[in-house]
Amino acid sequence: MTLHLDDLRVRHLGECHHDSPLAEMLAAKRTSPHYVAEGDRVLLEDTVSMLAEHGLPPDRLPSFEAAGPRRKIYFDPVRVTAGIVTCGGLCPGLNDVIRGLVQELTTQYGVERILGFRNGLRGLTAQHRDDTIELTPDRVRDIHNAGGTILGSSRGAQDADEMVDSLLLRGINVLFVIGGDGGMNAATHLAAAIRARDLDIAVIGVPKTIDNDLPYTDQSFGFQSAFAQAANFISSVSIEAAASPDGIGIVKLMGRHSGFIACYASLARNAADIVLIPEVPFALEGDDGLLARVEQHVRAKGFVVIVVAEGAGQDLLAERGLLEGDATDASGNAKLGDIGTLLRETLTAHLTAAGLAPTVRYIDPSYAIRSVTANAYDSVYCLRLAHAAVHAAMAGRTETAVVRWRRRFVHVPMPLIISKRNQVDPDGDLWMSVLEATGRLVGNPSARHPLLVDG
Ligand SMILES: Nc1ncnc2c1ncn2[C@@H]1O[C@H](COP(=O)(O)OP(=O)(O)O)[C@@H](O)[C@H]1O
Ligand SMILES: O=P(O)(O)OC[C@H]1O[C@](O)(COP(=O)(O)O)[C@@H](O)[C@@H]1O
Ligand SMILES: [Mg+2]
Repeated sequence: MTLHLDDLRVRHLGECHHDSPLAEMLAAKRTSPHYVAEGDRVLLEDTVSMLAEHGLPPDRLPSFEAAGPRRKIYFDPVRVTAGIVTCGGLCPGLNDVIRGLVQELTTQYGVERILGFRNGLRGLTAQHRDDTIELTPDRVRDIHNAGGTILGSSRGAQDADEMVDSLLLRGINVLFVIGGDGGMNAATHLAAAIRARDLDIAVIGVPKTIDNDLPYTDQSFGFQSAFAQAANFISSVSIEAAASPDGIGIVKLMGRHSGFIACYASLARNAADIVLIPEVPFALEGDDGLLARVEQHVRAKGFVVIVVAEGAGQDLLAERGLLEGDATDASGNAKLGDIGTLLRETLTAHLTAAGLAPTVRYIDPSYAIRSVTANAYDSVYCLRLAHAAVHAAMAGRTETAVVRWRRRFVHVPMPLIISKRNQVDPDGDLWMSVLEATGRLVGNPSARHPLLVDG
């Protein structure tokens, strides 16, 4: 899909008439290599060939509005009541974002009332809307020292109009939704319901996902902390596998439809022999199949380390009747079959039948990779996203997500951020790095699984 400048424009609640408390500091600011001034824009694409293809003057090229403080703002800060909600699966840095929002709203803008809705969007239903947490700088001072979210989170559907009623009843003017694709979808519906009732409430999204499956953001916050933790399990399993005769080490990592965690964690340790992700199908049987390749590896090297994303090989589970049909969770996300156990069982059987005596070490760290605290890099990232989110809200942007795009902080219209899924491109340079690292680059690129082609 080719995007045009108009597709990238964000919605405003109206004209900005109030002086920002930051106006004086901003007065002399101009665009530089390190700052994008208010009114300037950040290009969607970044190669000469992609830009040339448009044949447009620079100011007509597809570009995002720069995030950051404005000299004039829409809301009078003393009249603002802000709401914060965290939704979906946990992600390192959620508490950092909450803390950053509260600190920025209070110290820079003087907002006096901030409410945290509990347990995700469930907290915005009629039944739970009164059970909020008053968020103050004191309350959030130390929350970044713990993983998870002090507000709680949940999956499951809510009615958009009922949530709008909650915002009205609690006097919320700006709502910050920290969520993944589901949360951004819900926030988009919520913003549409607000618009349909012509209400003056801003909805700002802060995209969250350890899977890194949201588009138009370089990498989502918490992703780095999660894959760093995942990498530790790869080290453990490779030590175990290397110390066992005919050792097989398998680590299954989260990643429902996108294999970014598996790729990055594997590259971080450079110890994996085989990486399996949802985006690249593979066969078990046959000369190029996984079983044969693992056997070759074990015979040649003595052990093998396999990193598998939980969403990989779902077709193989379906063929074997090991999937629950079209099962979904409360939010409508696909319920996955257990590829790790299938690998463990089929590899054990195959290698035993081939006369080897495999020792299989299988680790499924599951929630252990996403419940950790944010590392220092992610903490900085979360804080800066929080700053951008507060500036966007105070300037009356709505139905807008704040993201980092090509290292700049920008505003992305929410409908765009839910328009597609970010996945590892089998033709992209990340997957090429994985193939290089696992020594599988040479071969027939059209093979069903390039990892399993002779290299
Ligand atoms: N398509 C959708 N429309 C409206 N709400 C949605 C949609 N998808 C998910 N939601 C809601 O958003 C919340 C978070 O979604 P979920 O998929 O669980 O997590 P995440 O935000 O991490 O992707 C849930 O309460 C869910 O019901
Ligand atoms: O928390 P649950 O419902 O067990 O879900 C686990 C899923 O959550 C994730 O960690 C992230 O999913 P979301 O970004 O949709 O929250 C996936 O990697 C994993 O499949
Ligand atoms: Mg999701």
